[in-house]
Amino acid sequence: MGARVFIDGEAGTTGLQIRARLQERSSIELLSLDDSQRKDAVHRARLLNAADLVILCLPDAAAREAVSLLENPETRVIDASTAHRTDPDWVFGFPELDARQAELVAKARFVSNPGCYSTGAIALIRPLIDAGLLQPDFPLTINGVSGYSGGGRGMIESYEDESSPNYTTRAFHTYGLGLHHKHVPEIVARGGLTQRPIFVPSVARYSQGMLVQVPLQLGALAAKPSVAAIHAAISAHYAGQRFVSVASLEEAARCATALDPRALNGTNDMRLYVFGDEELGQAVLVAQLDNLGKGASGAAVQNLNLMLGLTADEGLETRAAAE
Ligand SMILES: NC(=O)C1=CN([C@@H]2O[C@H](COP(=O)(O)OP(=O)(O)OC[C@H]3O[C@@H](n4cnc5c(N)ncnc54)[C@H](OP(=O)(O)O)[C@@H]3O)[C@@H](O)[C@H]2O)C=CC1
Ligand SMILES: CC(=O)N[C@@H](CCC(=O)OP(=O)(O)O)C(=O)O
Repeated sequence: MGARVFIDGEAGTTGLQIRARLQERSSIELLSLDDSQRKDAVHRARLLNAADLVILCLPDAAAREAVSLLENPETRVIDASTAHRTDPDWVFGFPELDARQAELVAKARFVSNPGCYSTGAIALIRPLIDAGLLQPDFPLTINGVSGYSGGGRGMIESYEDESSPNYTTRAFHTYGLGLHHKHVPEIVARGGLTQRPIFVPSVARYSQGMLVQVPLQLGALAAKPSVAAIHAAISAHYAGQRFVSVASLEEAARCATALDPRALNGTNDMRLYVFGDEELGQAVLVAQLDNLGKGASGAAVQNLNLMLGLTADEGLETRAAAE
C-alpha cells in the first residue's frame, strides 16, 4: 500500500493540480473528503490525523487551523500557504536553496513552500549572497508579472466568468504598491538579505506563468562584479539540479527581445537568465517559471517525493519531457 496523502484544500487551484499530479501513482494512496465535508473541521481533522503526509492548499488562516488540528505525531506536513514560510520551526521547501536544503526537506516533519514570486526572487538572489557578490544590505528592487491563476479561484473567476460581480476586462495591472506584499518577508529571510527590497508585482491577462526580475547596477555593488561573474555564480549554484537551470549568456542574448512567462507552463522547471552589458555595468536577472508548477503544485510534489523517498521526478513534467 502507498503512503496516505491528504490534500487539505484539494478543490482549489493548487490542490487540484497536486491531485492531478498524484492520482495515478501507485506509491500514493490519496485520502479525500467529499464536497459537503471539505470545510468541516471534524472531517478534516480525521484525515489530517490519518495521513502519513498532508499538503495544505488553503488560505493562511485555514492552514494554521489545520496545523492546530494535528494530534498524530507521525503526520508530516507540506504547507503551500504563506502561514509558516519564515517560521524557524519549519523547513523552507526550496530544495535548491543551498547544498543542504534537499536533505533538510527529506527529513523534515514540517515543510513550508515558498510563494511563486519568492521562488524566482530567492533563486536569483541567494547564489549571489552566498558567493559574496551581493551584500545582504544592498537596496534591491524586484519586479514580477504573473498570470491571473496566481490569485487562486477568486481571481480566475474575475477574468474568466463574465457573470462574476468582479469580472474584469483589464489587460494588465500593477499591484502591491503599498510595498507590503506578503512575499517580502520570506524573500528577506530565505534570500539571505538584511535590507527589505522594493517588490512590485503585476498581473496580465493570461492564465498561467510568470517572470520575476531583479535589475542590478553592478557599479553600486560593493564587489563590483562583472555580468560574467554573476552568471558564473548562479550557474555554479544550480549545477546538476534537475528542476532549476541557467541559460547561457548566449541564449539570454538571443531571448533579450522577448521572454515568454508561459514557456515552462505544465512543468516543474525554473529557468534563470542573466541579461547584461559589461560596458554599461548593468544586469537584469530573470526567473521564468509556472506559478502553478515550480511556484506551487510542482514544488509540493517535488518535496513530497523527497520526504517519502520516492523518485525525484515522479509525477513531474520537465521541459524536456513536455516538448
Ligand atoms: N495560485 C498560486 O499560484 C499559488 C498559491 N499558493 C498558495 O496556496 C494556497 C491555496 O491557493 P490557491 O489554490 O491559489 O487558492 P484557491 O482559492 O484556488 O483554493 C483554496 C481552497 O481552499 C478552500 N478553503 C478555504 N477555506 C477552507 C477551510 N477553512 N477548510 C477547508 N478548505 C478551505 C477553498 O474553498 P472555497 O473556494 O470553497 O472557499 C479552495 O478550494 C494559498 O495559501 C496560496 O497563497 C502558493 C503558491 C502559488
Ligand atoms: C497574481 C497574484 O495575486 N498572486 C498572489 C501570490 C501567489 C502566490 O505565490 O501565492 P502565495 O504566496 O499565497 O502562496 C499574490 O500576489 O497575492
